[in-house]
Amino acid sequence: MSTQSTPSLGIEFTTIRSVKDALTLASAQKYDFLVIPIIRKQYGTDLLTNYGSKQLAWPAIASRLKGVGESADMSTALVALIRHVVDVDSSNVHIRNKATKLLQEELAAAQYFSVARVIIRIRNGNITNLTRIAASTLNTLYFAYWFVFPTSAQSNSDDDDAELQPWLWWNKIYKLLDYHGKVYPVLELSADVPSEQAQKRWLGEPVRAVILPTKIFTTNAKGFPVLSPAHQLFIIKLIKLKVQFIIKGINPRDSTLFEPYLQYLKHVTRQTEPTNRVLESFTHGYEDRLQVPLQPLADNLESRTYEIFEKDPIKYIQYEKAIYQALIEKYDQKKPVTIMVVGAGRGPLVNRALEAADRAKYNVHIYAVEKNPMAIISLHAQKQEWGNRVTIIHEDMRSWQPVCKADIMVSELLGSFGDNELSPECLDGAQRYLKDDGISIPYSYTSFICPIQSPRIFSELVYNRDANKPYYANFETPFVVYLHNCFFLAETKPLFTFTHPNFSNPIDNSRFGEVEFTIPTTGTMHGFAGFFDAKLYKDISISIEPNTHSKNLISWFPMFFPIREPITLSANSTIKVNFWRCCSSSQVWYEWTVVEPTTLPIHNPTGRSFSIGK
Ligand SMILES: C[S@@+](CC[C@H](N)C(=O)[O-])C[C@H]1O[C@@H](n2cnc3c(N)ncnc32)[C@H](O)[C@@H]1O
Repeated sequence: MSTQSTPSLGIEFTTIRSVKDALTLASAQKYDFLVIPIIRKQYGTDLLTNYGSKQLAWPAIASRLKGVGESADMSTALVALIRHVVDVDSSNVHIRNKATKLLQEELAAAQYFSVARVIIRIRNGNITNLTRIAASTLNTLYFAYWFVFPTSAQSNSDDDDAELQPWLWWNKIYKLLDYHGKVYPVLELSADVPSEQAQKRWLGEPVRAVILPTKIFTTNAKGFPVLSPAHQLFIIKLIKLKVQFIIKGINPRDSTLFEPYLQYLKHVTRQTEPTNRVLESFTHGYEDRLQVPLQPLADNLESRTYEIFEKDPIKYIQYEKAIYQALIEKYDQKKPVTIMVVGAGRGPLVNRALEAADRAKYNVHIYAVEKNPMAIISLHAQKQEWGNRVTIIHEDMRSWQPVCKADIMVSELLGSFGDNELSPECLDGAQRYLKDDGISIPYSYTSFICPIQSPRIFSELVYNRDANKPYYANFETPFVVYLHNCFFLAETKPLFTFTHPNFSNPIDNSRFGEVEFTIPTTGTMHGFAGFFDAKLYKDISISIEPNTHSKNLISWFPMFFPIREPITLSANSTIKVNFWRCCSSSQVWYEWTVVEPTTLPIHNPTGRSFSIGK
């Protein structure tokens, strides 16, 4: 069982002579890394005169950093605070050019001393030159960029705007750097805790570290530094994103000051221990990891995949409840009832149907229909236990010709988006042998969508491309993903519903839906989260839709439908989305696009990047 380990902790010093001594001090005090400027002073404020033809004072830098590049440990323990930042975006061409040269030298010095990370403080949105310089180094210099933002800009505007501004600066930098994987935001907290919305927006970003100035701590009754309860709650959420912490403002000459902050963060980390261990054991390590959806119809599942399904603590309970309730409400206890479990896998639903029948004291005969030849072996292994009450059928449910009809047809052919594992197509093919008054469990399922901000996933899509596929392929593929580092931009809305049995003639499983969302607060959309809610019998259901999520249902992670271009949406704007479910004789696929507030290309036309085989 995983537990949250204490976050990596750093310390920021601006006035220290020997970096090596400071590193030794930080490490002796059990701090993992040190944030320190490579150069001691920035060139003066009277820039034109002071910059002159100056270069960095290399001999001074070399003596200050003496011994620093010696070991790999030392480089990872050092974060270089970059000084020459503001003037690279000056409107004065001379200042801009000189500042650019100094910044480039400072970055070169960081590279020379093999630091793994550089920190750049951002104080306004005038940052395109700065970002261009960073862009030009991303593929040649090794270090990662940590851009530091205040949680509230110093401005005369209203609070909402002051909180939004720093995020807008970050949003601009990240877009300009094309969501590069070596670029992260770092938050510097102040005495004011960000509003709920601002916190959520930042929690949707790949925040790497949080700077805690000592001045925002208060002292508790025992004399130790603590943060306000509101700060603490925000920090607990950030720890779940695995951020690192940096304490800023400790006097390096007083070694008694170091330990209390470390103890405080350990204490807060203990409060982030997962409360739901079941959920944690299924999700740990899957956070924001993209998985290609299963296609159990076209491919045969492996035994260990069934094994994972079968560990679900709630799914089978709900099915058993539904079968039990259907038996006692609809059928005569004196007459035998025929139940067909179509897509039986290794047999867990067969077992649940038997248990429901035993509890209700009904005489049932069960047909276990499965097309996967290996799962059939597992079914036969249980035959002795089941006896004559179960008949095993190795057939595709769509083409099987049974000798009798079913009273109850039980199936679980659902994907994260409900219909995406082709439950509609399979059940339409099987309903021939459902009695006219027979029932299907489930009898209905609906997919849901929600626009989300998920830059970390977007970055994965940009940089983890299959070189043999066209550039757009990743952005036209729905993925299964345990969403973690993301921000839901609106309420989820229903999209497509399927009901069974389906007596329409002809049956048409293609669908079109236009859905409109109002975005309460500014954010950038990178795609849609997808969910399902399935009704098994009457109001007995299984759902992964956030508003109705069945507690501890862990078999399905959400779906993610990317978009090709991120769209920054301002508060109260409207977004209009079109989604299609398309069907041919051999495939089913989704197409989607955004039509408001901007128009995107139709994603995945003709299923060119992703389709599901029938
Ligand atoms: C998601 S698994 C569920 C297995 C099992 N019922 C459970 O709940 O653990 C779906 C099963 O349906 C089977 N299946 C899918 N389409 C089928 C078809 N057309 N005919 C027969 N079996 C099918 C798959 O091989 C797989 O074993």
